[in-house]
Amino acid sequence: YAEKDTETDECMSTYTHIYSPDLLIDQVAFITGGGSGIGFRIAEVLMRHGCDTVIASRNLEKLTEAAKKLSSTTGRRCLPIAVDVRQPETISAAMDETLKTFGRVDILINNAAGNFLCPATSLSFNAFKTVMEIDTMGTFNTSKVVYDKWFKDHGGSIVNISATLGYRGQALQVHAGSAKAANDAMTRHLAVEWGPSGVRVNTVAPGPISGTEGYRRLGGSHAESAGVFRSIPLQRAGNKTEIAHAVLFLASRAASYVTGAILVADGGAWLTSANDVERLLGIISSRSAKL
Ligand SMILES: CC/C=C\C/C=C\C/C=C\C/C=C\C/C=C\C/C=C\C=C\C(=O)SCCNC(=O)CCNC(=O)[C@H](O)C(C)(C)COP(=O)(O)OP(=O)(O)OC[C@H]1O[C@@H](n2cnc3c(N)ncnc32)[C@H](O)[C@@H]1OP(=O)(O)O
Ligand SMILES: NC(=O)C1=CN([C@@H]2O[C@H](COP(=O)(O)OP(=O)(O)OC[C@H]3O[C@@H](n4cnc5c(N)ncnc54)[C@H](OP(=O)(O)O)[C@@H]3O)[C@@H](O)[C@H]2O)C=CC1
Repeated sequence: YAEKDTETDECMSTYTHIYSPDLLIDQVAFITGGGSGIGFRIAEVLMRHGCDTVIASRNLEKLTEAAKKLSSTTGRRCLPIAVDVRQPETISAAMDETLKTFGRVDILINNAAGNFLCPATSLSFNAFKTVMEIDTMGTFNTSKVVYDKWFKDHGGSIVNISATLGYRGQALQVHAGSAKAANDAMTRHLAVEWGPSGVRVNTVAPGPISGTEGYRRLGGSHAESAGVFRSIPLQRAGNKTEIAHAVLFLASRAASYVTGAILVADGGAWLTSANDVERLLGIISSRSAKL
């Protein structure tokens, strides 16, 4: 799949199905941050397997453009809705609109996040709080609204998007690493608490994934040209489709007995690459005193 992906928010020109094209037929997925990057590709892959989607984030113009591309390529419905995951009332309104339009929701993908490189000493209290609010509170807010309004009585599948970048600890990433670690814990807690309602809660933890704003912000292309990714066992960054396929597995009935799991999809990166990350961060720091 590496060669078929795109570096921008476009659908793939050709696609070979991983599972039966009707794996998710007539199901509905609510995807936060679904208008760009990994979230866009998750929406595309779920739709190519028969699902209708809601893509939800702050920028309605971007979402509307993305929804048009997704629908025209896949032939499934895609509803763009403006939400800020930090504001539960916007999620609540979006869920009401989802249920009014589609009459159900089966899958929730908590993909929205915010990140940047910043040393802890320069990080303001508000900057740390902002990332915690988007990544961790945003994941809890959305999960709780979707559970209360639908999953509690009908069951469902939640997939959170984490990151293995923080699993060994990294400089310049205390805010995002802390937020994602809390989300990994949230996955296990909610899997236990909501399992009896027929709700599965799992996580996909990507390594560096090219072709996204997150990758650009964290110096992905500098890392590539500096050869940093050669220390990853699979010796490259991943692509968006590879993450979308891990999400598809966990979201679907293919994973019907899987809950509370964290599926690492990082080419083995976190097992081996700590020294090279330090080298990369040195490269980035020397390029700019202000990160
Ligand atoms: C597993 C891999 C292991 C090894 C691999 C080997 C090598 C890896 C090497 C390199 C990495 C390469 C690739 C990446 C790999 C992994 C990535 C891991 C995680 C990725 C996560 C993401 O990508 S998240 C998605 C990224 N996209 C976005 O962030 C878009 C959304 N972002 C935003 O909206 C903003 O940026 C925001 C998060 C700041 C929120 O905006 P807003 O609500 O408007 O907030 P503001 O008012 O603007 O700011 C709030 C406070 O934050 C301060 N701030 C803002 N920006 C910065 C900054 N750049 N630096 C420091 N501080 C900042 C701001 O000043 C405000 O604070 P005040 O105190 O001033 O009020
Ligand atoms: N790319 C990578 O290398 C890696 C990415 N990840 C994770 O993958 C996920 C997607 O990141 P990626 O595709 O790279 O980056 P993007 O910047 O493309 O995706 C982030 C999305 O989150 C949305 N978003 C941000 N803040 C909010 C908010 N307050 N409310 C609602 N939506 C919001 C943005 O849309 P809008 O601006 O319209 O609100 C955007 O669509 C994130 O969880 C990230 O942490 C993990 C590891 C590696």
